[in-house]
Amino acid sequence: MTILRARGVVKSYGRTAALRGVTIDVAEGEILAVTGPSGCGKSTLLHCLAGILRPDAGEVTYGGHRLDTWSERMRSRLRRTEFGVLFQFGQLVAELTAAENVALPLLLAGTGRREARTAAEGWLDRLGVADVADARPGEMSGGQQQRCAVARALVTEPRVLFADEPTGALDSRTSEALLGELVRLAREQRTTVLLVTHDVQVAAYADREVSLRDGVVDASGLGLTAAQGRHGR
Ligand SMILES: Nc1ncnc2c1ncn2[C@@H]1O[C@H](COP(=O)(O)OP(=O)(O)OP(=O)(O)O)[C@@H](O)[C@H]1O
Repeated sequence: MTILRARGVVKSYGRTAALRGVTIDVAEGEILAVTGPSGCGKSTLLHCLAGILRPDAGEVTYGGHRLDTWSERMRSRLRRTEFGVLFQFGQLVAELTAAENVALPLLLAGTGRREARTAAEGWLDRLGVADVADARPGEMSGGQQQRCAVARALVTEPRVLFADEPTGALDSRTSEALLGELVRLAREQRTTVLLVTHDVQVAAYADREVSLRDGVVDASGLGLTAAQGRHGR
């Protein structure tokens, strides 16, 4: 079943055309890599699909609903309740501890303090970083910070996780370990994952790969091999 769909999505920033008519379907539960060279529009597509940006033309549907016509208030509510987001730099709140950071999305969604704290500790444990629960981001390694960011993105058990170069700031060994965990947890929960990356090693963790070039889907077949690697279903 298709959970997310972009149809002829166009988006420009002033005179820069970032997306020039992108059509893709994302199936429920799939891990889809969006790849392509720097500046081809990957992040812009992710932002349009996540309801962060509104396309200039075309349609974005989530579960059959036209997301692009919703108000910012409704889209932001959807992001809080159904979506998880993960960026290259975890964007943890510097003043909060790891456990407080992970609990934050639950508190915003109205979960009680104690329950949120317990869930946060559980997720830190699943990501192998329970020992830094009371540390602040400045006291953690880059890998630990990104594991906390993954815990924070998954704590609400989102239906879709949007990950933009999630391991871009990590060395290759740390990155492999983290991606392995991320994919395992996503599969366990049947979370759909949209993984934006320019790195073929990262794309190899996906079930399928869609390549962009100059704001359109690259139909040349280039880059279609990486996702057929050993990490697929
Ligand atoms: N906020 C912005 N204002 C102006 N131009 C932008 C903005 N964001 C992106 N662009 C431009 O839109 C185009 C697509 O950018 P986008 O970030 O979507 O590409 P990308 O494939 O994710 O790149 P990268 O891999 O380098 O992150 C680029 O030409 C970029 O310079």
